[in-house]
Amino acid sequence: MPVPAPYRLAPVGSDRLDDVLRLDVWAFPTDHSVEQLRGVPSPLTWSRAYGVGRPEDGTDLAGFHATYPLRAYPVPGAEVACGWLTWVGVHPNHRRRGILRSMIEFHFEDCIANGEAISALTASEPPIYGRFGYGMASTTLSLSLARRAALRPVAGSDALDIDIVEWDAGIHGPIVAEIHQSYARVPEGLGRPGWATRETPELRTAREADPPLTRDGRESLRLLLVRDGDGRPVAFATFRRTVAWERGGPEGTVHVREAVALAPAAAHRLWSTLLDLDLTTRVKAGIVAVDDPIVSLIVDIRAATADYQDHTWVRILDLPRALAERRYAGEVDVVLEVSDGMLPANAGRWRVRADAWQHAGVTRTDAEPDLVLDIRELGAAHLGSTSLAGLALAGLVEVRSPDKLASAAAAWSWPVAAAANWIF
Ligand SMILES: CC(=O)SCCNC(=O)CCNC(=O)[C@H](O)C(C)(C)COP(=O)(O)OP(=O)(O)OC[C@H]1O[C@@H](n2cnc3c(N)ncnc32)[C@H](O)[C@@H]1OP(=O)(O)O
Repeated sequence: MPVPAPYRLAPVGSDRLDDVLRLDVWAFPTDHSVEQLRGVPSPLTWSRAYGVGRPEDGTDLAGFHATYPLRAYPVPGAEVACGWLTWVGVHPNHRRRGILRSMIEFHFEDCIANGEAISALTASEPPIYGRFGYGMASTTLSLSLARRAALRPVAGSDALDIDIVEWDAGIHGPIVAEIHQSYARVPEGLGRPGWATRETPELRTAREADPPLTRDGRESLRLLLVRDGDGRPVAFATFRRTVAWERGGPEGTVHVREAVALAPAAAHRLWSTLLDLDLTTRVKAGIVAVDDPIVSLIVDIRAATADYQDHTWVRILDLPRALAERRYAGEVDVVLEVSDGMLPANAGRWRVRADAWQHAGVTRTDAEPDLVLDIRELGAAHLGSTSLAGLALAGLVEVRSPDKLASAAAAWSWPVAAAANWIF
């Protein structure tokens, strides 16, 4: 669908930041003014930012979206180019006229032109993106733990040094960026699919800033660093504390923004420190991988409150390339029949053949299909955490050759759960 008349889609440069922010405060309600928001570093890559307007009647921006051009996005066994869709907004005066649909169609073309075989995003509302072929590819936990919750012991934890300081982007930014990036390849090089890092300079500057505006009344950002015997940083957590002085005593909460450890002892040291900060009664961590070490280290998992949510949605844009770019956790030889209502080049029958832990050969075929599914389900399975067998149980994958389901589901899976630990 082209952009509905009389609207037009055009690139938006950084000189139009105010227009973008004016639209933004309508699309995402906030009590911050455009003047205040102007002072917050923008994470956008402006060369991939686009607006929809009606130039002839002076409408500023009716719609906006941008793409982060990720070039090392982790998928099972590989790092690939991914066009990360972001900052999607349509002004309430212009909603439900097809502006989002036309922006998505443009985004797909733009990604393909930029060599990105997949697009991904985090959704403000989960029901929005499935219709465009995005599948829910990772879920993450939100954890609430009582102070001093017991952890199973890990050898070497006590020997590690800790340092708790106020966050200083100039000093700590590079240290944290290195740990965060290295974590995409643990454990033992297997890698965590979906672990998006702050690849662009704008994303990194925006992530490392701590403007008072974004603190929600909490203290400025704090950093906990764990160092090994040689002084090398091996884990970090960023957090903010709050405390309420109740009749029964102080009731404080540690709001963990990120907690990332490169080794088991470092994870133990990190979490046991967070779990015993003075004047606090609770530790809350909003985005944690479902197989994060903390989940296995807690002695009494029922004493923790765990809630899970969708995180990353993946859209396969160039099927043969996307399926060839990742690796497979088992030998597979399967014919898929794929439907794709928006990108017809993906539709039809594809033979996918791979040896265990290798890339796949992906070719068109006339052979009878073993599995029949929509591109949305293939996107959901792409990071290895949404099982093709689970989707078949839900009736979302039609199984024509029952003997092929097990090998396909095993091959598409990955030993480490897909996750990212931030929203961007
Ligand atoms: C990746 C990100 O940036 S997530 C952020 C998304 N942005 C927001 O949530 C901000 C607030 N919301 C908005 O700005 C707008 O309502 C948008 C962007 C969600 C939708 O924009 P619109 O231009 O109104 O959408 P458009 O008219 O193209 O609708 C396309 C389809 O999506 C559906 N749709 C749109 N918004 C929603 C929603 N919030 N929930 C469910 N369905 C929706 C429409 O009903 C339509 O369905 P159809 O194809 O079956 O007819």
